[in-house]
Amino acid sequence: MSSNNIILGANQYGKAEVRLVKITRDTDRHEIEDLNVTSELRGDFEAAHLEGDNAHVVPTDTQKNTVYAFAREGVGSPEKFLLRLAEHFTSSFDWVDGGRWAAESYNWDRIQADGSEHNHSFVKNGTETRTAVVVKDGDDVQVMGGLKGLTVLKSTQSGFEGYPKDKYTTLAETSDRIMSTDVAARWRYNTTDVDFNNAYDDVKALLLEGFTENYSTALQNTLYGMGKKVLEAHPEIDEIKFSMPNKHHFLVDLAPFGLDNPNEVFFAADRPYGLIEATVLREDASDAGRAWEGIAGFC
Ligand SMILES: O=c1[nH]c(=O)c2[nH]c(=O)[nH]c2[nH]1
Repeated sequence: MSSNNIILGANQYGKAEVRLVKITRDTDRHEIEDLNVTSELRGDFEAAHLEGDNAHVVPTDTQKNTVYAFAREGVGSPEKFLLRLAEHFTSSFDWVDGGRWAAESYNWDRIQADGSEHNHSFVKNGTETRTAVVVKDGDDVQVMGGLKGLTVLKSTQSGFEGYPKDKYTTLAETSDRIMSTDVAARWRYNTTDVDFNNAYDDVKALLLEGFTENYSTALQNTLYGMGKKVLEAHPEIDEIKFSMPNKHHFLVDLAPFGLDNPNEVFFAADRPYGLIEATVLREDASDAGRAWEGIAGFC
């Protein structure tokens, strides 16, 4: 017999996608920080759901305002900004014992004008979006850095051979192909005592270097090499998750036109694409708790 005693399960709520642009204009050379912030609170919100009593419901509108108010003092790094929000909400309201705070941040480059970098005109940088998540559960705080949309391509030093063949296999083995992907990665810090902006820049550089290094036997092999490189250089990171499409480039048959094609002309297919996903971690990684809950698109 199933019970008709109905109870409230896990819940969280807040304001999603608070778009925030912070200009620091202490001097004529302005700085821009551009983020999309989500704040969600966890704690004792049973009365609101069961009884219609909003006494504990810190409005989502207030959460939004807090994001803007905190930005007045600067953002610094998305991770530190989210940690400030987490600390604020859990220390200001007794019944808020945790939550989840997430951000995307977008890069702007200074426009080059008259041979120098402009003071207050920027062009949106077309490369990756930085991501950050903070999850606080009582005293346990988890910080995840990350990026998505880091599009890379190597035009040689990649192949795919030695795979099993059955009656449905048509793919030809190759030792020279294009490899291209949009890197999405999230990494979990084992401490909050980090210069997150420096760490981000270095992890991104290591991911790019890792992509270039070695002959790639498969995107799987390249992914693992990229993750290993990050973990070996960053003791403050315990694990890194990847989701990477294998953006296929098919050699076009130019024979009908009387032309050869020595790996020069490709059809860049947009779909379907291979999808290669994995986590690379320390054998003795710290407990992730609820860190990865709500982070979609990784395994
Ligand atoms: O790097 C690759 N990994 C695969 O798993 C795979 N499968 C496939 O058809 N091509 C490739 N390439």
